[in-house]
Amino acid sequence: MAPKKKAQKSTPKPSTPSNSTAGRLPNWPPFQPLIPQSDLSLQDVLPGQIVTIRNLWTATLCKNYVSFLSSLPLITTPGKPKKGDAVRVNDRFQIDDPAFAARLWSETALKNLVLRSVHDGDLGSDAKRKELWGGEVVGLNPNIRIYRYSKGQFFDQHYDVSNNVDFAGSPPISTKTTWTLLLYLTSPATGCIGGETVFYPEPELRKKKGKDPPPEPFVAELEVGLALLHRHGADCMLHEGREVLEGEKWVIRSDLCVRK
Ligand SMILES: O=C(O)CCC(=O)C(=O)O
Ligand SMILES: [Fe+2]
Repeated sequence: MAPKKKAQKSTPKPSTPSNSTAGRLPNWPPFQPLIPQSDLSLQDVLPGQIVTIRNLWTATLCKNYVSFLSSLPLITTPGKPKKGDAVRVNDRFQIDDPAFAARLWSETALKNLVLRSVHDGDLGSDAKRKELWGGEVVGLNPNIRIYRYSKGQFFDQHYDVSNNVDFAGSPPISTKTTWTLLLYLTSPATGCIGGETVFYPEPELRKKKGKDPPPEPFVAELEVGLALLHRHGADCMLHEGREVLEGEKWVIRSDLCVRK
């Protein structure tokens, strides 16, 4: 029998460090199939607050991921939230996986769409882009959260806070999160009823004693493969994940990180 050493020597190095901690990190399936980036675009659905990308992931990829994610050790929320935390009733898997975050950023259309979000060629587009994203976007938060909501589960109204995140490397980069990323893997098309993410825009400052009715809530309907980004931190809108009425809602959550 050939010594093991020899076989290993000829094995090409993986292009990402994800194998270095094999066994601990999930063996995430490849992002296939995907729609060509040129067919995707970023929609400004609530300017400055919410943008979406439809079909960032295909229905097939979402379906495959739901079966893969079902094999992970999801943990049901402990009944009582910590003081100041929102009531979240769902099953969650959370992991720090810089390689997966980097793949989700670069191997999908996300990076290109976010970095080109303000048309190149526009005067001052760099500054506009920085204004929109809250700085120079470096990538996605390696802290990846997977949510599964079954019938009766929900995420009560809350604000998402900004966190400091260090990107390893030489030199390392200090960043902070500015926008939440939610990637929906299920929808009514897969039997998930309810579970919409609902945002409550703040009423305008009523300097002129306005009697306008409060702004309508913005309801983000679940859509398979849709990526939703919303501003968080100081300018976060109050929002919630409505109760799931039928089926299962699956979401992958991360955040945009900008250089500090
Ligand atoms: O699951 C949702 O629709 C919302 C999730 C959310 O608000 C969060 O992760 O902070
Ligand atoms: Fe949230």
